[in-house]
Amino acid sequence: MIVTIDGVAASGKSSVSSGVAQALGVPYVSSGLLYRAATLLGLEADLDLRGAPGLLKLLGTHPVRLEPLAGGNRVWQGERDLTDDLHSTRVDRGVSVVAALPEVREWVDAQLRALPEPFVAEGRDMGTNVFPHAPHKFYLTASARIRAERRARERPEDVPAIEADLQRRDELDTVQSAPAPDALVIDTGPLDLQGVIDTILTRLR
Ligand SMILES: Nc1ncnc2c1ncn2[C@@H]1O[C@H](COP(=O)(O)OP(=O)(O)O)[C@@H](O)[C@H]1O
Ligand SMILES: Nc1ccn([C@@H]2O[C@H](COP(=O)(O)OP(=O)(O)O)[C@@H](O)[C@H]2O)c(=O)n1
Repeated sequence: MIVTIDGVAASGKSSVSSGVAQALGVPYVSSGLLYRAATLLGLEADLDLRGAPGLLKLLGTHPVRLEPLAGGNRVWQGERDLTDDLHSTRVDRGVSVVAALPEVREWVDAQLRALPEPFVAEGRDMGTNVFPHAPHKFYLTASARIRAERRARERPEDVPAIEADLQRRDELDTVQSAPAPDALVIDTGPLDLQGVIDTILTRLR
């Protein structure tokens, strides 16, 4: 059984997915971390992030592995744990360019589809493209200001700068971010984290 939780940047996908997954006793899968890992490695290798061949060669010679756990996902490249380096402002700013490359999307999708069920999968296109047959789909939204205020607790920049970056990323991610027609859309603005998790669990039960 697969539950998909998609949504715009900083709408609560990973926190909510983690809470839902823990309540269900299954792992959750954060697809965005794979896009972030490809971006980080491209930046570190000084590659042009718009160039798929260079990135794919790098990912082929230095394979990246997602470790899905209920409490939090980790991403490995060999023995190196990349996880703590994936949420920098530098990666935030480059990731949508990398995620627009069809070859990189195929690389991510193949890894996700190889994972053993059951799990909760979160990202942008889990319910539309990657797992269209999932029986339970959710889509999280909130205003850019609310999302920026939440993310400001995790980043050094101020709220207006974060809000501008989120809006820019929303725009670049538009193509892959449409909600599945059969997803329940949840405006998380008026809800706290537990409120969103409970809304989803109620629907699942
Ligand atoms: N409903 C909510 N109310 C308050 N804070 C929230 C809510 N959902 C998420 N958050 C907080 O917002 C931040 C971004 O959430 P996160 O799960 O990282 O979002 P995403 O995975 O969509 O980027 C985190 O600090 C998280 O704790
Ligand atoms: N399924 C997905 C997941 C992420 N992404 C891309 O990866 C980026 C980072 O995703 P994320 O979920 O880690 O980002 P946040 O929403 O947590 O800020 C997004 O801005 C998209 O460009 C995507 O295209 N498709």
